[in-house]
Amino acid sequence: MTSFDHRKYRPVARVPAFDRQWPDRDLESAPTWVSEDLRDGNQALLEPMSVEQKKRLWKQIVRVGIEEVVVGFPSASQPDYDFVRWLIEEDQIPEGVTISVLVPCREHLIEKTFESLVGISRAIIHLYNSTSTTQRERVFEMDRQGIIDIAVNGARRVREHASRYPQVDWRFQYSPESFSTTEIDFSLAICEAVMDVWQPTPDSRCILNLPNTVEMAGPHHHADQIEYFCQNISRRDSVIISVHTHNDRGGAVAAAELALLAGAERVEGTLLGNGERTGNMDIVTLAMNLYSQGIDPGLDLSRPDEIIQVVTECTGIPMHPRHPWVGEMVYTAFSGSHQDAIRKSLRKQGDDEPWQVAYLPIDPRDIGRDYQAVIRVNSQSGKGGMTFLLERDYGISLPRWMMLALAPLVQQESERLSGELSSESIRRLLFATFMREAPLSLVDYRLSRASEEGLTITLQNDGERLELEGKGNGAMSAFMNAWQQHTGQQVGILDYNEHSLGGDSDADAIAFVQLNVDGQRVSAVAEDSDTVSASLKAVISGLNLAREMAGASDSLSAMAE
Ligand SMILES: CC(=O)SCCNC(=O)CCNC(=O)[C@H](O)C(C)(C)COP(=O)(O)OP(=O)(O)OC[C@H]1O[C@@H](n2cnc3c(N)ncnc32)[C@H](O)[C@@H]1OP(=O)(O)O
Ligand SMILES: CC(C)C(=O)C(=O)O
Repeated sequence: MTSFDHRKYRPVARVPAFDRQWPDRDLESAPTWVSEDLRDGNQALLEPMSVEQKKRLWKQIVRVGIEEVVVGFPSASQPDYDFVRWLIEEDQIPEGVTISVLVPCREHLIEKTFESLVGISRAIIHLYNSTSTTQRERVFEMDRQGIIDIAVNGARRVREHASRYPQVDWRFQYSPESFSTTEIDFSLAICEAVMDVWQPTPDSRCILNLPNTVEMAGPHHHADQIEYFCQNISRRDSVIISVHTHNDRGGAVAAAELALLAGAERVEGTLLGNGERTGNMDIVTLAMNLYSQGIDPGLDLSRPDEIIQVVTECTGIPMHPRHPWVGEMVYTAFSGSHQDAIRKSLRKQGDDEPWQVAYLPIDPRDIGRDYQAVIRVNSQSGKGGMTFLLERDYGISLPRWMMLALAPLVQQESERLSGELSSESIRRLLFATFMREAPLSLVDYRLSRASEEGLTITLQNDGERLELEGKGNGAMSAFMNAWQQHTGQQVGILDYNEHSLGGDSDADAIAFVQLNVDGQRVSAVAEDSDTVSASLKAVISGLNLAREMAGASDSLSAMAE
């Protein structure tokens, strides 16, 4: 075989044919969430967490509302042991939260684990041993019975130790580690053997946790394993079925989600998915998946930035900016057609109706993100993006013809800069291109109203003061009238928009005008303290721009001659 040769691998065996129900089901409620951050997450770190870091992350996990927290492997390391002691001695476990500790089926480790828990009022003892064919044959070098004996002996030791502390509300959990690569009949057999020892009842259920220790097959395959197990395990009403998926194929969340359809009631994972190799199942992602389907996840994820800060600081692992639901860039659109669709749908979105905004699967404000980040402009953006930014940050509502005139300039500028344009630079570009305050400028004006609007306007033109008078059905047409009488220039208004500006703008009004000046089409803009002044200044801008354009073409002709 060559080094990259698929023939080296075999597909994972499927469960026998059975009455599969999960594909027709829908999720209706959240599972019991179990945080593995302080155990599976911790054991995957280059530098496992200190007690102080564990304390910080613990507080965050509890703040989010997770009620079952695996706090460590107290028989394995002193920090884990010390952390468990801190929780108990400092009375840090809130009512409604239960801690869990992991322990292999080894007598001295079980003993140490119980020692770490002295003084606790309730806890889950999580016992595991590995069951897959590879583990049996290559690691433990045992047959099936040998592996069952390990589990049964461990289960007995756990029961015996627990019976020494009858005042404690113990719950027992068993994981046939590597369940997903174990023959399903053997998984059932070993779990039955453990239950024979623990004798769970509907009032005192045990937890059977079925780990996808290494994700070797698709999520549908895992769902089949879970449903088959649920249908064939005895004492079903005395058992809580739990799943613990890893992300080797990138499917940890999908596998957990389908497992819930298949009958699992409890899900182990970590906040943001840190864990062995490619990680554990990401609780934030699965919970947000439910949330976005209208299901209460039972967790408070309204402040993900706080979770991100604590998790990344405690683990030393940064989060990808496109991390599902909570990444820094996941509610940002650069591409023009997305921006256009977002802008249009946001405008129509009412406060009391179901969310229907294109390209935004949830309202970013639900998780403390505002619309500031939703639309950003680069060379992939169209007119929608720049329009959104000008509206959002300056209250400037561009008329369509001005959008069409400005968009190519914005695109050229972002290509020139090879990067993003801020709303401030887009606004600067708008005024730099479409506003000219010289050589013609407005000094003063007076309007009088009779049957027609009468305008007396004082202008400065190339240092010369002009006093003009005109009449029209509005200030602008009166100005056109005055200007044409004075200059003989043919000026017509092709389009016109003005509106008042709110917010932080220095001006109170903005006007856009499209003129025909001696057959030349000119677009212009101006701002001022009121709409009449803004409109007159916009026309003056247009006249200046027309003069500039005529000057440029004269010098081109002169050069050609
Ligand atoms: C999928 C998972 O994440 S499972 C959790 C894994 N997590 C960890 O291992 C982190 C913490 N572990 C540790 O710090 C160490 O492994 C310790 C302290 C618990 C034990 O260390 P050591 O005693 O040196 O043993 P080591 O870790 O090498 O374990 C291997 C031995 O335990 C046996 N073993 C491993 N797992 C189990 C188990 N679940 N039940 C019973 N025996 C087990 C192995 O067969 C092997 O036995 P051998 O020594 O007779 O060959
Ligand atoms: C101990 C078990 C639950 C585990 O961590 C795994 O199988 O990944």
